[in-house]
Amino acid sequence: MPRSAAAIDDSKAWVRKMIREVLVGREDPEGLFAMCLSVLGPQETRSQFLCLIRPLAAANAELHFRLSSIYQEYFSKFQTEEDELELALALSLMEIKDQDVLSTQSQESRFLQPGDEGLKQTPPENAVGTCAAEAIARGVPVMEEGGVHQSEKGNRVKSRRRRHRAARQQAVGLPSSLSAPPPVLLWFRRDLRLCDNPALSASLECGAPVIPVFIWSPEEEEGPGTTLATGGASKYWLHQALSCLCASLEHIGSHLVYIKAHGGGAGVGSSLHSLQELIKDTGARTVLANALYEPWLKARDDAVASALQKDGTELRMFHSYCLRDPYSVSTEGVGLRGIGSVSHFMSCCKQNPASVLGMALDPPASLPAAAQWPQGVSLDTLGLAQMPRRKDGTVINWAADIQKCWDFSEEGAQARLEAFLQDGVYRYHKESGRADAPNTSCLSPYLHFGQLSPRWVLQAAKRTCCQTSKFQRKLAWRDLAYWQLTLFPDLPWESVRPPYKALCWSSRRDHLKAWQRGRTGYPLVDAAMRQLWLTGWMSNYMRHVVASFLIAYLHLPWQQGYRWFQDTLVDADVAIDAMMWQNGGMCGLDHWNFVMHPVDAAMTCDPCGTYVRKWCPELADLSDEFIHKPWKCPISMLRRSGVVFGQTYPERIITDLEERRSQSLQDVAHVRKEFNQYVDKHTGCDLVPLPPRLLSETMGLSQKDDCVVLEGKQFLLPVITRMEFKYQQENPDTDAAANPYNALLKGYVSRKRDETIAFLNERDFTASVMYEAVQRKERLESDHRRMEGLPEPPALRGKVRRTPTAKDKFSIVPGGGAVTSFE
Ligand SMILES: Cc1cc2nc3c(=O)[nH]c(=O)nc-3n(C[C@H](O)[C@H](O)[C@H](O)COP(=O)(O)OP(=O)(O)OC[C@H]3O[C@@H](n4cnc5c(N)ncnc54)[C@H](O)[C@@H]3O)c2cc1C
Repeated sequence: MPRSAAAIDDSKAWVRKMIREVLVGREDPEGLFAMCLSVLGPQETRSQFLCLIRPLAAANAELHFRLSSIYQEYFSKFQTEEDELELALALSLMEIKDQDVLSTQSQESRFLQPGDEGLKQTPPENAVGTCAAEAIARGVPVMEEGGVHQSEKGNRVKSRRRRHRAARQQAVGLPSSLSAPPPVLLWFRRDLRLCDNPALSASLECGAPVIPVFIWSPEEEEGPGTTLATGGASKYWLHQALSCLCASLEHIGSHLVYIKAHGGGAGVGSSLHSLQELIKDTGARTVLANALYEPWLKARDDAVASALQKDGTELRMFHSYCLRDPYSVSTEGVGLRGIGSVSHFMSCCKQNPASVLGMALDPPASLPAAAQWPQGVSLDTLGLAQMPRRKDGTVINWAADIQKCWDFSEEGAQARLEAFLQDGVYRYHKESGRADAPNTSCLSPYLHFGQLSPRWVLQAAKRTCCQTSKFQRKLAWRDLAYWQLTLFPDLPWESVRPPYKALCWSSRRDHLKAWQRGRTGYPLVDAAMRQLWLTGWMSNYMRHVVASFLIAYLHLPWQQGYRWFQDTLVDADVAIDAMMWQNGGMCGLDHWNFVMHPVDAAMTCDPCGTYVRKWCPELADLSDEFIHKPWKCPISMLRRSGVVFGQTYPERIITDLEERRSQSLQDVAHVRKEFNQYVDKHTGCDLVPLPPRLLSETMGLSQKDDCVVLEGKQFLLPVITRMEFKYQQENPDTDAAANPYNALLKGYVSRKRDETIAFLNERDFTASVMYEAVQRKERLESDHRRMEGLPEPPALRGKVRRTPTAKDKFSIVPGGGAVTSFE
């Protein structure tokens, strides 16, 4: 019975849907053709199939070719002479249409067509301008107006004719000399985005189908020491980000293949093995990826590149994870003085510029899909977001709040950036330390997983009309961390300054647990640790507060803090986390010249207690005066606020803050004395063994750079050292409070100033408010300078000084004197 026009339309719509399934790899071309036959019937298929697949000629020529071949092969079996004529007619009609498509396409695109060796490809509309810019940057001949060289256009038409001739030959049983180009593998790692992705853009220029893959190999991520590279929260983020990336790829006609690495020997999954299998399955000859800079991942990638090269496959790496490739940073012309500070790093980058940053790349509008997709596993099989189960079988969804707080997609990242640049950035310069207001960008997890490129963020920040230099400097901090990791590959587990390995750390597990769970009895610390646990994030200022508390007051080793952060932060980043914890733990290249007080720090970041009330709701009814120090609150008031220590809110786990700070200082003085070969006799600065990567540079510089110290055969590098430590070593019995270089940051209100304000309040309200405002501004500026590593303004006479005058012997900076040689 003849079918109605509506039924035929429905069937055609269904076939189009199936074509999309083939494009994303969920159906294969043979399956599609078989389904067409059964849905449309042989006659309808014969007359309609070529029309239905015609749009593919432009979008995915290889798949189009494949489907045409299947069609020809099938109907050639039933050919009469008349049929053959009809087929020839259908093919030549198709050729004419294809040439039309080609001529339009040549106006739009200068990409290779799959199947046309050496020619340009499918038209990702947005990528056109970008690729032209890239071509200019790389010295590729620029295309004529209209996008295609005439000779190329001619070649393309010829090539297309060749292909159709081959198809006809195939249809009448003659051998075909034409083979489709092998696909390229696009190896996604921490670059889970479509925007400004150099490897992705380069894959489009290969003129072949692209197979995006993600290989999960946790052992390789981990490296040689205890890095905890992918803790629970970041694995959860990764799971969500991969799912979002896969959806974005499907939107542009592609798909993400998940592979769980295996076959590396001794039960260790290896990316190389997985790639080799993928290459065998797909016939790919090129693998493209964006570089990672952890030394062990770079070594892995180098090994993969040479092994693949032996098999005739090229691994091409692109730079985009940092603004500056850390392996290209040189200290030449700057020297080593001040190494570890962001200012020194920026001087090195300025003095030795690398390749031009270039403009950010637009996302592609489409990605040529493979005709056949390799076998992957489901995202769940990677086991990134597995939740533990209780004995009764119910799931413990510890990530429920993380899920509520974040949008894990690339669009979410872009939206967050936009929102920050329209609002928070205006307060960032002065008020980024506030914990109670969204004044920072919250972009760290997106930058970590490469859902935003730093170049994209930097260029967006530069376009805003307000002052963004402080924010831009943060991106330099990020690069600095990666540079330090390349210099000291054991940064995540080994103290950089040798004497500090011998510090006498506490082993109180109950203290560690209380800190981790946000149950120390110090509301500011507890609020931050609970925010971390629930949302996977806390602000930079709060990270300093909790790190100071762990190290200077609980005397717990910095590695414990690093590991907890790695497990709980959604932005856990081996390089940044290790650099910051080493600095906080007093043993990094640039140890902090400040210690945060667990109560007074609140005056800057949470003056009204809003932050503490949010994360410690059991304290919400306390007045502003006591919210940060409930132990000072009168019992009657505590009762009214429903606070019972040890029941509703924990007792303080330590109470002798001053004593503990003094003890910490004395410990440092002790190890510096014991290992005095690592203390420069002239400057009093700590000495650090020169990392091998800097040694060769220094050998070249040694004639001019008086910074390096030679001890026996070991080269030692003087590094920035807290003046408080230098003084303490010469005066070992001094209390922390009596040390003239006391590094404690008290927030903006000290006890003395409380009294002054109270006194002035009685006399003159206006004066007190003005006084308070001026003092607050001074304090904030000074705090900022310290945290940013900027020099302090000259100190006033008669006050406690942390920055000495030129006459002060502790003012001698690393490398300030002559070369010292220890025999
Ligand atoms: C003890 C400690 C541990 C830390 N661990 C991490 C970590 O594992 N991962 C991480 O991304 N950051 C870490 N930081 C740095 C910083 O706290 C976070 O990058 C920042 O809080 C993220 O919030 P944001 O995106 O709003 O930052 P913004 O202030 O808006 O800064 C923008 C971006 O600059 C980078 N950045 C900011 N501060 C630093 C810094 N000090 N060092 C290097 N890069 C920086 C981040 O990529 C950040 O997203 C740590 C800081 C401390 C004190």
